[in-house]
Amino acid sequence: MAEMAQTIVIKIGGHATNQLSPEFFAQLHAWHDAGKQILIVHGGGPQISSWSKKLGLTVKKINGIRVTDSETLKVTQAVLLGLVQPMLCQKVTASDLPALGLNATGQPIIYGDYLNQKLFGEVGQLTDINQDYIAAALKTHIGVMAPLAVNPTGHLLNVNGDVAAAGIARMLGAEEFILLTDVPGVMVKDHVLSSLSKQKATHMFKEKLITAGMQPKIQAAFDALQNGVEKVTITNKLQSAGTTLLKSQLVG
Ligand SMILES: Nc1ncnc2c1ncn2[C@@H]1O[C@H](COP(=O)(O)OP(=O)(O)O)[C@@H](O)[C@H]1O
Ligand SMILES: CC(=O)N[C@@H](CCC(=O)OP(=O)(O)O)C(=O)O
Repeated sequence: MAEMAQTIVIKIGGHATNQLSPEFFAQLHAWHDAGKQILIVHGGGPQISSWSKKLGLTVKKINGIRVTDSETLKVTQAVLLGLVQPMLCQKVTASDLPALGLNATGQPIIYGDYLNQKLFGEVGQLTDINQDYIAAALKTHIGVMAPLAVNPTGHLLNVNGDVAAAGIARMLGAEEFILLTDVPGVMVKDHVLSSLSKQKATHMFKEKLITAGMQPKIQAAFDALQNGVEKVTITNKLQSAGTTLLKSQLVG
């Protein structure tokens, strides 16, 4: 793993991309001014679902992962690279920061392989990233990346944004990984958990207290922690503590 010091990876979910506050951009500026490298990995799940429905396609997810047939893959590509990514790049640029859209259509950036083609169709799991390309981009820009991977035969695969971002955070040796979503953290009823141990998460999974899109998020968080990332935050605002998951709290 080529360590890139001082890198912050922020995954922004599809709902959150539409709700970015002035405080969000102020925090990006503060990190940028402090010399941190910033990579945004964006989702767009609600937008993909909405466009799929408009086009008469069936929307199906299993454990928070979209079942992606070849038509849904086209919609995913069009929505992520045609709508969500340009909109985010424009917002970052409008806040006076240098944004660079990173996607799998030119130089491969994320490499993947089928997760389980029979079950999920055109869905990938991350196998590698183009370290040199990303490192060069982050030296000068805030990277804005879509979770689309390329497989060894050059075929595009849809990767869950949380899973992709966690793998990228791990491979970049990021110091911090933030999952910006539409809820203030991991919740039990109306209460936000300030921290979450592996044991507690296992219990919550068993009791079905973690469902839908929160499942890949928590799995992604632990994947990152188990592989070198020190701190993961799940929140809906960068200025709120949300739920913090620490490497030191992996056990217990
Ligand atoms: N225990 C939980 N705490 C918070 N959210 C949960 C929990 N279990 C399931 N969820 C659901 O997970 C959703 C967040 O995942 P998702 O919709 O995929 O967001 P994103 O687009 O940001 O990835 C929440 O809106 C909520 O409906
Ligand atoms: C395979 C898979 O599930 N891919 C996701 C990619 C986008 C995403 O993760 O968007 P959110 O972060 O908004 O959920 C999807 O198609 O919805």
